[in-house]
Amino acid sequence: MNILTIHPENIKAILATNFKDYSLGLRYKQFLPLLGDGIFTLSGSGWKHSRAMLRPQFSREQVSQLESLNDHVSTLLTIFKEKSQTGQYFDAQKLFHNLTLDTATEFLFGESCNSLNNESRDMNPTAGSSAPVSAADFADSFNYCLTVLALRSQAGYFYWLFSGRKFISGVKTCKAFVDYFVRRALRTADEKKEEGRYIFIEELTKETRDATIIRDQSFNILLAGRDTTASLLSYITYYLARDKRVLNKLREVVLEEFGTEIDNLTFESLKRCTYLNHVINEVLRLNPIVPLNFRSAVRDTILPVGGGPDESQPVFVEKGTQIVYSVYALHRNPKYWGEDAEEFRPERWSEGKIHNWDFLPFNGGPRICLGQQFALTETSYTVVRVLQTFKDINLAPDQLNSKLLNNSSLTSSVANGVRAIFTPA
Ligand code: HEM
Repeated sequence: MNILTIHPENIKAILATNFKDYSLGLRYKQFLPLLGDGIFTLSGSGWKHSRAMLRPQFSREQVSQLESLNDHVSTLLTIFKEKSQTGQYFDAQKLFHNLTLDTATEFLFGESCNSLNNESRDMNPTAGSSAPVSAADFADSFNYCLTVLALRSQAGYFYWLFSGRKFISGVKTCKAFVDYFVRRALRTADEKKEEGRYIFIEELTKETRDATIIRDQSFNILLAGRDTTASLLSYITYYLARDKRVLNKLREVVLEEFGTEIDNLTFESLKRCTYLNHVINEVLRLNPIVPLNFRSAVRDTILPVGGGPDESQPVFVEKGTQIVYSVYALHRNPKYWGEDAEEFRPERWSEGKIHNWDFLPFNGGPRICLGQQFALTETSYTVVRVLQTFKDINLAPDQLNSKLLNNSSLTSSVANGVRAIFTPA
């Protein structure tokens, strides 16, 4: 049986107050071929262990190092400029995916795959007779595999119907790509490392030398780090291109607070930039990157509201029931967001209303997103640099004149990309 809810009290119960009454249900089996055992698929002690191991990666000290972002974002801006000069609309979303793959591989694996510079570099050069795997191959296979995982997730118990040769071969390509970093980490496991820098994959080699365990754990984090932030950057670009009032206001704020240099850009100064944070929140509200989520009851329990004639009484939840909660619907509910809930209006965030369990782009409770600060820092930094460099963003006319279409796989993204031209300042 399924229960669908968008009530903040119920979501709070599932994710926090009654956390122990729920598991990820069938997710483990549905995602197993691609993700194996990792933070996204495990529950119980396996999940706790994965989370504890990952936490130091996201300490404030690690997340606030912006130097490594600098080079990758500079490369992105150069490509934006060159492509815009041709006068042809190009897909910025695809390039944001390259950016986040480059920054995530550097942050988590200690070496960037630099796909913005060279998408066809062989990332599998020491794998003997197996075929070369480039970042471009990885991206294609990964995108396909995620679509299949989303179908497996929606199919419930019938997840096994969605597999096939292309999926199996895609999984192989994805694993070969991550194996490059695993082999590198194992090769250098006994060497002395740079003090003060925590690299996830290197820490894993201190716990185990089992390549499959290291690969699965690493792959789970790569899944978290690439698509989510790339989608957020794409939605922000889309909304700014469509709403020149907000674009111009944000650009003014950026130039006033940061000028045109990068020296003033720090973790703290980005956090202090209120209007920038409001724009990001508003985009995450209208287009949460994980729009739909599920939990499964591991024992008989209750949801606090939804029962009785006026729906204010608790609801009995039998063990085995799947609870589906739609963050997308919650974020657009006029009860919490007012009659203009469907409108893009960043100013609503300065009206003093407190939002807790009615705003959940990063989930909540013990399984709240570990990468939230990293993602928000990367997003803010990139948006500021884009606005320092370009004074306008124009969408391709067909995209400008039609409604926003979402591509929903495990995460949501702008369907058909964000086709735009950027005008240099
Ligand atoms: C805009 C960007 C991001 C958004 C909107 C986002 C959102 C989320 C959401 C909704 C979840 C909960 C998934 C679930 O339990 O079903 C989650 C979990 C997680 N996220 Fe993020 N995320 C983002 C970026 C990142 C980044 C960049 C990383 C790491 C590099 C990351 C690491 C994680 C991890 C490790 C978890 C699993 C936490 C756990 O189960 O204990 N996220 N994220």
